[in-house]
Amino acid sequence: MTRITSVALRRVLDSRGNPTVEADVLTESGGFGRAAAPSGASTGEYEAIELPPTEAIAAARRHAVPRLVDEVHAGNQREVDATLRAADGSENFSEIGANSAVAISMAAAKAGSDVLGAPLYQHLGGAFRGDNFPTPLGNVIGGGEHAKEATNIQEFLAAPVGAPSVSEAVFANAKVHARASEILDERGVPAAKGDEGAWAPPVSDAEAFEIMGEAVSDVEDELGFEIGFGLDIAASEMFEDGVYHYGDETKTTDEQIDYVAEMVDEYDLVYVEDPLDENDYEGFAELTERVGDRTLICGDDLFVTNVDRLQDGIDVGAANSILIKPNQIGTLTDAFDAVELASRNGMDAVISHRSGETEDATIAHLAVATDAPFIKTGTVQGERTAKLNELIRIADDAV
Ligand SMILES: O=C(O)[C@@H](CO)OP(=O)(O)O
Ligand SMILES: [Mg+2]
Repeated sequence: MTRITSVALRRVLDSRGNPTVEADVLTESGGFGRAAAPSGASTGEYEAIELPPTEAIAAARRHAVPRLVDEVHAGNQREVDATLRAADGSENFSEIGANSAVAISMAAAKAGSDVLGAPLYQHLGGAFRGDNFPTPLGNVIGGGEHAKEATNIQEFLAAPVGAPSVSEAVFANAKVHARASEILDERGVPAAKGDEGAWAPPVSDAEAFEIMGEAVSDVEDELGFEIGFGLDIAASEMFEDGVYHYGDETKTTDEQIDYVAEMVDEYDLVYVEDPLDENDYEGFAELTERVGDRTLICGDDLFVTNVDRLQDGIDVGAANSILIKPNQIGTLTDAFDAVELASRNGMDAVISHRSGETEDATIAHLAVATDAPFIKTGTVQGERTAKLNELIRIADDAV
């Protein structure tokens, strides 16, 4: 029933206006799945390779499509993804591109779920998936690689941990985003938006902490449930010549660890992603030892959704959570393997979008399927609301 009968690939636009790969998968009983690859700006050094879309499409048509069509079942995700790996033949999808691979992998999952008549989160999560819903981490203020002339820290993320439902959490983040805009106005600070729709004001990180703290506590008072906040420091992007660069100032590794630990305590941060460089397992371990009992220390560029890098981290106690981005590794199977390894070792897996996105909402299903505590997928803008609105629909459907 789910035997693949065709795989079509094309270039479509992403949210930055760049081309990306979209895949359509059809099965013999008429099942259909469509998915598109996202794309990062602050990419980790160890991510799978994203090829220029035209090249990725040509290579996938040559090597992967003939092995999939009439041979593989879309309902068998491991078979689909093993075929993509075999067709590519490299460690990091440098032959067909992780962009082609992830688009086909996700489109096949959707085609499989279409035939089986189960929603995607149910198809991927199975009958024994948990019944929790992820708290959306909403990007409210940011800079780094996502906006020029803004904060050094890449993302200040609202985290409505006390929200009674997904839908209330989603709307709470939108309110924090709106409140932050009012506070910026009151302070006379003009603010454009960065790639993910967060405000990108020309303020210091210290001022951004203040604004975020105020916005979060105002909305918390209004709505009556707990809203915390967190960060994606994306520290690899700041790390050069052995120190962290904050504009003209620098911090040594020890100073960076002290700074992050202080901020965790001062602002009760619930989540800190990539506080140190992607090669600094030791620094991650030291920070996790210091504050890991009260916040999530999450590895994004550190782990790149890769089980080998995650195992290295587990061995030394670096981080207590991992960010999962399917396109960092190339297939849904690889992403699920990383989630499983994390959870066997008592770590949380947080599902994430990329700064370059499309209307594809697969990650909303992935977060529910894997029982993730958080999903990071922005706050406003169509390519972000596509995931948030899908989450609301899933919550409606699942009750
Ligand atoms: O660093 C990150 O976590 C992501 C998403 O917010 O950014 P990018 O996709 O640019 O790597
Ligand atoms: Mg990150």
